Amino acid sequence: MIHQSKELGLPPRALVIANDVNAQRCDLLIHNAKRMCTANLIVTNHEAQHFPGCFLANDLSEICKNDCKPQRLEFDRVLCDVPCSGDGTMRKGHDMWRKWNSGMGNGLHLLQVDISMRGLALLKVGGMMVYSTCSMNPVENEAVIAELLRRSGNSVELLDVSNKLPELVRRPGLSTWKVQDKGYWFQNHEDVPHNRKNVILPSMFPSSTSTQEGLSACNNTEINTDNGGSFSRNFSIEKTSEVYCDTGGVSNSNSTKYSGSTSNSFGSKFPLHHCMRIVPHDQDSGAFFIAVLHKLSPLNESQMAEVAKTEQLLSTDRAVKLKEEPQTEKVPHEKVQHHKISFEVLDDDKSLEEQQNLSMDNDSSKDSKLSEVGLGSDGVENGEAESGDRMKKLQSKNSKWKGVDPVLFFKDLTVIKNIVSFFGINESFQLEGHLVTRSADTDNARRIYYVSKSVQETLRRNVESEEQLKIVSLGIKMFETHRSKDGCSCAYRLSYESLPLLLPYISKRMLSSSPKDFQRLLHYRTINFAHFIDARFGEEVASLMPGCCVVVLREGHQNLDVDSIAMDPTTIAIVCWRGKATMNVMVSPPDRKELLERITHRFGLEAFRVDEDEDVQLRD
Ligand SMILES: C[S@@+](CC[C@H](N)C(=O)[O-])C[C@H]1O[C@@H](n2cnc3c(N)ncnc32)[C@H](O)[C@@H]1O
Repeated sequence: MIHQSKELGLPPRALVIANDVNAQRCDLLIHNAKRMCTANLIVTNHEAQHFPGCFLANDLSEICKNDCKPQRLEFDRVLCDVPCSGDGTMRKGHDMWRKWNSGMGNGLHLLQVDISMRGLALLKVGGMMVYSTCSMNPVENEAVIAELLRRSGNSVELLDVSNKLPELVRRPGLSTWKVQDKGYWFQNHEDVPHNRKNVILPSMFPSSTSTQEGLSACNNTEINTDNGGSFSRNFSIEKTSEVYCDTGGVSNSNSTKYSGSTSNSFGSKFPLHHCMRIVPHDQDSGAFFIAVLHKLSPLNESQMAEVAKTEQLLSTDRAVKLKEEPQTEKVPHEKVQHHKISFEVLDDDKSLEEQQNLSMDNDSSKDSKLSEVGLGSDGVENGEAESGDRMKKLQSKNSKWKGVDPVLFFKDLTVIKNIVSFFGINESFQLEGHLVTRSADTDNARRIYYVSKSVQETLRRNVESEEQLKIVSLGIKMFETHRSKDGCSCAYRLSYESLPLLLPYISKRMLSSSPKDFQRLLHYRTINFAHFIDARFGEEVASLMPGCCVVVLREGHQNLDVDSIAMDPTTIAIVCWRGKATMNVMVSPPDRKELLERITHRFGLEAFRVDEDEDVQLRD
C-alpha cells in the first residue's frame, strides 16, 4: 500500500515496523519481504507486550522538541495479529483436531490483551488498530476487545466496519458466551473455583469487570475450602459438551445489518457485534476474527498503570498454573535472546558464488569506513557534540542485543562515489546517508543495505534512545563486495534484489539481450562470449570492461534507451558478472528458476529439458 501511494520516481515516505518474538519467524518474514523490494521496512524481535517506545533520552528531548520530533515513536496504524490457539486453521492443519483444548485460548487471553494494550499505547491519537486472530474462541476474541475497551475507557472506540470490503462474507461478533475450564462451563467469574480464579480471569467473561478489578475483589473473597479447593456448592457450573453462545447470522454489506447486542444478564455492554467473524463454511476459508479500534485520545497514566498492576497481581500464581496449560507459539524468552538471527543464511547469492567458483576478496582495508548510526556530520548528531560516555557506547562495535549485529551507517564517500560513477547512478537517487551495514561486515563491509528516509530517521532515533529497538533486518541489500581477478575497478557489485528500485536510476553497464540469450543465461548461469546466439550481444559483452553489469529483457529488446527502460514496468533485469571470457549470472537459484519459467512463458520460448546441461561445453 505504501508503495502504491508513492510519488512517481521516488521511494515512498512511510515506514513499516514488523515485529515477532520468535527469531525463526523473523527470518521467514525477512525472506518473504525480499520479494517486496522495499527500503521502508524494519524487522524487530521483541515481546510485543513490551515493545519499546523508543523514548528519547532527557538530554536529547529538549533539542528534539525544538526539532519538532515527537518524544517517542508513534504509529498511524497498528496491526496486532496476535498469537492464538489457531482453531480457525483446523481445515488445513489437521493436527489441530488432536492438539486443541480449551486451555490454549484461556492461556493466551491475557497475553493477547497485553500485546493489544501496548499496540494502543503506541498508536497515534486518530490512528486505527486492527486486532486479529485465526481462532473462533470468544475468550481470545470478543473478550479481548471488551477488556481493551474497558481498560482504555473513552480513549478508544470499536469501529463499525460493516460497509468495508463488501465482498467479504462475515458474521457479527458475539455478545454472550461461556468459558470452559477443564471440561466445566462457567457463566461468570464468581462461579470459578478459588484455585482457578487466577487462571480463568474476570475479563474472559462477557459481563465482567476488568481483570484487575475482578482480581482485587476476589482476593478479598473467602472461599470455603472444605471440599479441598474444588468447586463450592453455590457455584453455577455445568459439565457439558454444549456451548451456549449467540452465533449471529451471516451478513455482508448487502444483507440486513445486525440489530445490536443481545441484552441479558450475562451479555457484554460493549457493541461487540461490530467485530467481524469469518467462518470457514461461509466462503470456503479458514476462520478469522477481526476488530478495528480507533484511538480518540491518549491513554491516561492510570490506564497504563493498570496494565502493570494486573501483571503484578497475576505473575507468580499464574505463571505456575499456566505451566500446566499447553500454549501455542510460546517462545521462551531466553531462547529468543540467544538465537542468532540468520538473515545472512538466507542469502542465496553467497552459495551461488561459491558454486560458480568466482573469486571473492577476503581481505579488506582496515580503515574505519563505518560510523555508528547517528554520528552524522551535521547538527546534534555530530560525534563531537556527544558526551564521552555516550560516544563510547555508540562507538562500541557490539550491539546491546545478543545475537544481533548493530546497524551502522556506511559513510565511505570514496567508495560511494566509485559505485555511483561505475554504474552511472543518477544523482536524484541519493545514496549518501541511506546506506547501512552490520558490524559483522565491519572489516570489509561485505554487504551494504539501502534504507528509506523514514528508516534512516528511525535509526537515528534508535541510537538517540540508546538502542531500544532490537533491529534484525532493514532496507534492501543493494551492494556486495565482489572483487575478482578480472581487474574490475569497482569493488562492489549490485544485488539482484535491489534492481526493481535501482534500475530506473542506472545509466551505465546495461545490456539488452534477446529473449533466447536471456533464457540461456538463466539456464546455464555461465556462458562464453562466443556462445551467445545473438553475435551482436556477444560482441557487446566482450567489449564491456570486466565487472558487474545488468542484462535487461523487454519487448522490442533492441531498443536500449535508458529512460524508456526505467519507465517500462515490463522490463525484466538480472545482475551478471562479466568475467575474462564468460558472462556469469548473479541471481540465486530459486529466483533464476522463477524467472526462467516466467520468460519462457511470456516470450513463447521452447522450454529446456530438466536434465539438459551444456555448462562445460558453453564455458569452453
Ligand atoms: C498469528 S501469528 C502472526 C503471523 C504474521 N502476521 C504473519 O503473517 O506471518 C502470531 C505470531 O506472534 C508471535 N508471537 C508470539 N508471542 C509473541 C509476543 N509475546 N510478542 C510478539 N510476537 C509474539 C508468534 O511467533 C507468531 O509468529
